[in-house]
Amino acid sequence: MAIPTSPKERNLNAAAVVPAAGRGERLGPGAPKALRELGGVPILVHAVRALARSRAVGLVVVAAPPDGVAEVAALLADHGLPGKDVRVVAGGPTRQDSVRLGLAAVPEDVPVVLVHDAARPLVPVEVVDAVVAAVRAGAEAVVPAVPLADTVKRVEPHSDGTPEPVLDTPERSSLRAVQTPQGFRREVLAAVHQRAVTEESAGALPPVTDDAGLVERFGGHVVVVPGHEEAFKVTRPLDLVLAEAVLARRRATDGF
Ligand SMILES: Nc1ccn([C@@H]2O[C@H](COP(=O)(O)OP(=O)(O)OP(=O)(O)O)[C@@H](O)[C@H]2O)c(=O)n1
Ligand SMILES: C[C@](O)(CO)[C@H](O)COP(=O)(O)O
Repeated sequence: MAIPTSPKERNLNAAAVVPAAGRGERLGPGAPKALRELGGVPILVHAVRALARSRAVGLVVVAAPPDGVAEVAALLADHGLPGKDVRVVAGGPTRQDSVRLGLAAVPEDVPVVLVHDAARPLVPVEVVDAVVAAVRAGAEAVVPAVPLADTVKRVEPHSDGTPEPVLDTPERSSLRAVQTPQGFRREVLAAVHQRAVTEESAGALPPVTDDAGLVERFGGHVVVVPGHEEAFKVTRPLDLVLAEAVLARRRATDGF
């Protein structure tokens, strides 16, 4: 489905920005993480297909490693996503930069923008649709999240390997592990990224680790919808083992 041109139809559409320009240092040596394979298919292709399963998503903009734009564009063309508009731009030195650069390639009249890590290749379409639905229902920023299985302690970080003193134990029932896609009203996402550029260049602000964090920082309102355990991020080698197992089960039961 290409993006419809009538404003009424177009209102139904969301675009997705996929930051995919990271190295994947924590996964160990090898190709950039988004290009490593899962079940014989690059992780990035899984992530883009996962978004494309949503009827709401008409455009996907991938922020690729700056020296890999042509390679990523060819890869996505080879794996064909019929009916979807897929564009590739150069990402930046941080995830936040990559998202901002991807967002710049989204037409201004697309009202809903998702940001989805290439590193979350197995997100179920139900999560994508729930995030889009919450933005359409009026939220300015939406994150999918799951409850924590572990107790979490706040510590005084040590980088020298000595034991780290515990500061406190946040009440677990009010904590959530946040996933992607995160969904935004386009103008809200664009405004917070623009403001971050201005204020970070003034040197005052530490980086955030997700886009909703920027909305929070600048006084916006973020809501949570249920995430899914299969939307986990492929970060360390064990995550790849789990992802291969989930994919094998899906291929055996669902045929994809
Ligand atoms: N400069 C960057 C850094 C990260 N990302 C993307 O942001 C997502 C989440 O980041 P993460 O899992 O931390 O990926 P990496 O930065 O690649 O991992 P690492 O920190 O282990 O190097 C990934 O899809 C990654 O490709 C990006 O687009 N541009
Ligand atoms: C955006 C994110 O996936 C939400 O959990 C996460 O913050 C990315 O963190 P990373 O350290 O860049 O992987």
